[in-house]
Amino acid sequence: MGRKSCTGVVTGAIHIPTVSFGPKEINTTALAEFGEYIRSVFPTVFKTSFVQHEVIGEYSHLFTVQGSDPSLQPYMLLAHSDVVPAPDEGWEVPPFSGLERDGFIHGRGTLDNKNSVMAILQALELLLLRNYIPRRSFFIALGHDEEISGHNGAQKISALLQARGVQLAFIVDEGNFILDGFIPNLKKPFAIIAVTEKGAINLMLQVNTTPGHSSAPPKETSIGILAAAVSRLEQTPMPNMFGSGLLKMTLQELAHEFPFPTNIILSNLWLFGPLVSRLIERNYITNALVRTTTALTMFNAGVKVNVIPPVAQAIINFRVDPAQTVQEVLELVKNIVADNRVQFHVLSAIDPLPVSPSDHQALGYQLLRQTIRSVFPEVNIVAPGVCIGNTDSRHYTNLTTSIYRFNPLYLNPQSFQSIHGINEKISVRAYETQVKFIFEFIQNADTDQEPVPHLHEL
Ligand SMILES: CCCCCCCC/C=C\CCCCCCCC(=O)N[C@@H](Cc1ccc(O)cc1)C(=O)O
Ligand SMILES: [Zn+2]
Ligand SMILES: [Zn+2]
Repeated sequence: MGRKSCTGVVTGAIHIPTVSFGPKEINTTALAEFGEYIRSVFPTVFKTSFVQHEVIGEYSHLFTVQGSDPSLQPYMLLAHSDVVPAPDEGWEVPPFSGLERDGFIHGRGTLDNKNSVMAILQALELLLLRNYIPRRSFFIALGHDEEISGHNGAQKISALLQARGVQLAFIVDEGNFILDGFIPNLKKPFAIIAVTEKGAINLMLQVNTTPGHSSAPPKETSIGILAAAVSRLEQTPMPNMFGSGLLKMTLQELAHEFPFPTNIILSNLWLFGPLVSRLIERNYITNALVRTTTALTMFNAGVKVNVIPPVAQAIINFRVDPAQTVQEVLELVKNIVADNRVQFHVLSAIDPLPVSPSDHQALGYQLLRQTIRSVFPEVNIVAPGVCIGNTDSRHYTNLTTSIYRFNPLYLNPQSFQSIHGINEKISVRAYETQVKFIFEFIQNADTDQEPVPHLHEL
C-alpha cells in the first residue's frame, strides 16, 4: 500500500465527489480522479503480473486475478464507486469531507459503496504484499454508474466477459447486511445473504387537459386528476405476499433466537402467519419485505400562476415483490387508478431476479457463511433473504446463476436511513473488519470443494 494508513485510503476516496446526478449526469472529472487515486494507494495491485487491469466504459474498472489452478471456476466480487448526491444541509460533517472523527469515517459513500471498493482492493493489496497467489481465479468489477442504472459500467463488463466465454461459479455484491435492531424483541444480530432482489418499475402517469385562463377554471384540472390518481395508488397498498416467499423461511430460521412466546409464534407460521404478516407490514422497512412497494418520487405540473396547466406528470417507483411480475403489478395499478384520462408510460421495468441457490452445495453461499462464522463469531444466524434495492449484480445473470448480495457490516435502522440519506458513516472498526472479511474470503475461495482454513492471518 502507498503511504496512507488503512482508513486514510477510505477518507481520501470519500473526498472525491463521484456523484451520479441523473440518467446522463455523472461527474467525469471526479471519476477520472478516482481511477488515479486507486492506482496511487494500491500500487501492488497495479504492478502484480498476474493481476490484469482494464478500464471499461471509461470509468469502470475490471481486475482479472489469475489463479494457479485453471480447473477451478472463477468468481467475481462487485462494488461501485459512484454515489448519490448529498446536499450539505443536515449533515454533522460535510458529506465529501471524508472526515475521521470519534472512531467514524463520515461521508457519502461510506456505506454505499466506496467502503466495498476500498476494502476489496485493500484486502487484495495486503494479500499480494504477503506473496499470496490465489488458486482460484477471480474478477473484481467496480462499476461507476450503479446509482443510475449500470448501463455503461456493469452492463459493459458483463458483455465483455460473456464475449470472452467467461462463466462464473458465483458473484458477491453489495446488498444485505448483518441486521441489528430491525425486529422488536430480537436483541441478537443476524446475517441475511440476499439470494434475490426485488424487481423495479419506473412508471410515469400523465394527464393532459385543455389549457385556459385560471379566472374561470374547469371543474377538474390535469393537476387535480393526477393528484387523485397518485393518491389512490399511495392509499392502496399492493397485496401482502407474505407466505409466498423467502421471508417465511428466514423467520423460521430466526424463530429460536426469540424469547417466548415469539419463538412459538414464528415456529408455527402455518397458524400464526396472518398475525405475523400484519405485524411485519406495520413497520415501513419490514413492510418492504412483504409486498411490492409504491413510492411517489416525482411530480411536475404547471407553467404559470394564472394558466390552467395543460399537462401534469408524476413518476412512481415500484419495487416488485419476488412473488409478482412487472405485468401483474401494472395490471393492479391500472385497476387502482381506474381513470382513462390518466396515461401510463413505463420508463423502465425489471422483473424480480432469479433466486440463487443456498443449499449445502452452493459454493458462494457456503463460503460467505463460513467467513461470517469466522469473522463474526457472535452472529448465530445466517439466512437467505431478499434485497429490497437493486444492485449492479442484476446485469450479470448471463454469467452465473449464483448471485449473493451481502456486505460484511452491521446495519441498524438508523444507519439504514443514512444510505441515500444524511450522516452516512462507517466506524473505523467496521471498515477494518470488512477488509479482514474479504481477506479471509478470498483465501477461503481457494477451496476445490469443502471450505478449508485460510493460509495467512491478518
Ligand atoms: C427479517 C429481516 C428484516 C430485514 C430488514 C430489512 C433491512 C434492509 C437492509 C438492507 C437493504 C439495503 C439495500 C441497499 C442496496 C441498494 C443499493 C441501491 O441503492 N441501489 C439503487 C440502484 C438503482 C436502481 C434503479 C435506478 O433507477 C437507479 C439506481 C436502488 O435504488 O435500488
Ligand atoms: Zn450501492
Ligand atoms: Zn445506492
